[in-house]
This record gives sequence, structure tokens and C-alpha cells, in this order.
Amino acid sequence: MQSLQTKLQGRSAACGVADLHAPCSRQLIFAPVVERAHGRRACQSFRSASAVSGGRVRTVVVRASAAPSPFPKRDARLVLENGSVWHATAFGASGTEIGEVVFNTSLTGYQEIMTDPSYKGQFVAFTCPHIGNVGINNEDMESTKCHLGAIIVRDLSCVVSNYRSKMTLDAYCKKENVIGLGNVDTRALTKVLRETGCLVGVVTTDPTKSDEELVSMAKSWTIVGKDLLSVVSCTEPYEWGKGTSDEWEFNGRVKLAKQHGPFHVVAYDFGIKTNILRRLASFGCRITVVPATYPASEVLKMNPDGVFFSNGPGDPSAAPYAVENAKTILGKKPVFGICMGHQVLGQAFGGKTFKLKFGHHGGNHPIRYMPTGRVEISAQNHNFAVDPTTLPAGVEVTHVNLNDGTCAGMLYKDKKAITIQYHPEASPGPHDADVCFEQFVDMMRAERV
Ligand SMILES: NC(=O)CC[C@H](N)C(=O)O
Repeated sequence: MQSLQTKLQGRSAACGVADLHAPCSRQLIFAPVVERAHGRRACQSFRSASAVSGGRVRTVVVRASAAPSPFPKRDARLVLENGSVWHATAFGASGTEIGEVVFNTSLTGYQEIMTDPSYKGQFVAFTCPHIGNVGINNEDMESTKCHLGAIIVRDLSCVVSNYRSKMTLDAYCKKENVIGLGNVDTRALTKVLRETGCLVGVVTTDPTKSDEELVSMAKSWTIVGKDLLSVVSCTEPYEWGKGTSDEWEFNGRVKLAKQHGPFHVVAYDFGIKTNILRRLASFGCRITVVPATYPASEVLKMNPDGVFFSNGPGDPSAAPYAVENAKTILGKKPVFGICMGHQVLGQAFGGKTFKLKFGHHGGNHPIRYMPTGRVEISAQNHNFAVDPTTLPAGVEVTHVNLNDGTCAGMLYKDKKAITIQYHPEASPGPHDADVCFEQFVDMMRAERV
């Protein structure tokens, strides 16, 4: 029979041995956690074991004789197109999914990452080793659902501690049908992805599928050439009237911008993140969100002050309709594009996009704003980039990624267009690039006078 202590060690140190050696008073505070994680029976045994120890628990061995296993484990695998097989412990949903594996180096914001629609078609491996510790709340959603296929973590926290948390990450993954893989050596996986570049993988909780079968599945799939914008986009136009509550505000300068608003912005939804809408609203914009395929002629009929092109998943060269719409609008209205929006506008300017080796996914990438030399720390999530050598005269590369020198922002002055490859709206941050929203509002204001 396995002792509870052994089981605790098997699961996570956060709820294990350290607490078993704490003074009794701490054990009593800890008891509800034990009860939640291991069941009432185990908890009762745990309390009595603490009591007999005379105030200090040295060795607690609780035999959970009749209780069912507190940690029923499900096996899972990640099988990569290079033939490697990564054994894991499953959490969240069951099933089999195919996708491109990317690693994200952010230390915070796993909920925002998971609800960013730009991850459709991908699995995110978090390099931060401890994920799930603040649970899932209702406020930090970047969209109404999870579009990514799976998340891969080193250690899923079995303790959730945050006053806003409404559910565990495990429960959320089950609700959103996202497969979770825990106990994966994400450091080793990241090293492989950095060496070889992004790889397609299959995750499965199904033991009947052979490794060979999964490798050939992975080899037969690619994200390149797939239009995923229209898959994640809204289907009907709508007004986004929620505004930005004070709790979300961090930039004192927005009050200044608001005095001149509201500006009417039509936002193309390629998978738009909620915080982009909040930031636009903060700077005095009234926003009409339209589907990815919405005709530019209809947008122009609304006579907006400006048009916004959002972030979105997949290959930017696979959505020619978006590029055509952008071409129609260019020069007629001030435009602003973020990430996929930047890539769509880059193509509308006449440029081309290409796929990066393993992309940029993290919360601390340095960017140089070329006109002043100022360095911004930025949040990033993209696998494709605009090739600056393909851009016509008149397009200025205003932002450069200091890690690899790629194009991170453009200005096409004659066409009243600005673009940013990364995330000035980043939540939970950093906020260094928030000024981009102000620049867009300034362009719209200049058109009014
Ligand atoms: N966040 C985004 O908009 C991502 C853009 C695009 N899907 C890329 O991977 O480059």
C-alpha cells in the first residue's frame, strides 16, 4: 500500500513533504488543501496523525487504506514529426490533437496566452516550470474560448492560490477541451525546438495509437498555407461598447486622448484579443468589430475615423482576401495593424512574409524604435515575419527586434499606416509600447482637422 507521503511526493512538492514537516498549527491551516486534493478520508487521517505528534510532525505516514487513489494518473504522449516521443501525465481533456509546437518563455499570463486566438493550430510549451498556481479567473480572458490544441508544462501546480481564481487550470482545460501534458521536460523540448525549428506534433491520451502512427500523422500536417483567420473570427459585425474600467487603466496620458474622442474605429477581427479593444477604448475609440472577410467597401461606407487590423492565427499569406481588403482601405483612412494585422498590411504595401525558425513567443523581447533609438521590452507571439527587403520605397521599418534583427514595425506615411509585429496591448504586460495606440489616435485626429 502506498503512503500518502509517497503519493504527495509523486504529485508535487508544493503540497508535499515541506508541509508534512511543518508545525501542527500550520497543518490545520493546510488541512482544507489536503482535503480538496486528497479527499475527506485522507484529510481526517492526516489530522489525527498530526494530533498524536505533540505539536510537531516529523514523519507522517498515513495509510489511505480504503480510499481510492487520490491522484488517478492518465498517461499522455507528445509525438513530434522528428520521431521523438515525450511521455507525460495528462490533465484537462482527453483525445488526440495535431498542431505546431511552440515554446513561450513568459513567466506570467498563462491564462492570457491560452485564450489568445492567435494560438489556433498550435500547442504551447511553457518554459516557466510551474504553471496553474493562480488558477483561472473571469477577468483575464483574451477571448471567449481557448483555440489552442494543447498545453505542455513541466509541473502543474496542485495548489491554486489567488483571490480571483474561479477554477483550476485542470478544470478549465477540461471545460475548454484542451489537452494538458504535465511532467514534460520542457527545457529539453525547448532546446530541440530551438535547434530544429518549430515542429509539428501530435498529443494523445489514447494508448491504442502507436508511436509510428502518430509520427506519420505529424509528418502529414503543416500550418503553412492554412487560413485560420476566418475560423476564429466573429461571423457578424458588432459594436464593442464595454469601455475600459479604471481597474484596467495604467497610462495617465489616456485622459488627454479621450478629450478629443470618440473616434470611430472599425476593427477587423482576425482573432482579436480583448485587451486590444480595451486599449483602443482607453484612447477614446468607439469600436465596430467586423469579421475577417468583411468587404472593405462596406467598411468604407461606415466612414470610420480609422481601421484596425488585428492579431490572428496561422500563415498570413493564406488569407489573400484580408490583403485585398487592406489594399482597398489603404490611403483612404488611417490604419493600424498588430501582429497578423502588421503582416496583412505588409503584404498590402507590396511586401512578402516568411516563416521564422521557431518564432517569438514571450514577454521580454527587446525592440528598438528606430526614429529615437528607444528600446522597448515587449510581449511577442508570432512565427511569421515581414521581409523588409520586399517592401517598396516609402515604407519605413520603424521597429527592429534586437534578438534577431527582424522587422517589428512599419510606417507608410503616405498611406497613413502604422504597424507593430508584437503586442503593445500586452496583458499582463509589459506596457512599453502602449504609445502605439496614441500614435494611431493622433493620425485620426490629424485627419479631422
Ligand atoms: N499573434 C499573431 O497575430 C500571430 C500572427 C501569425 N499567426 C504568426 O504566427 O506570425
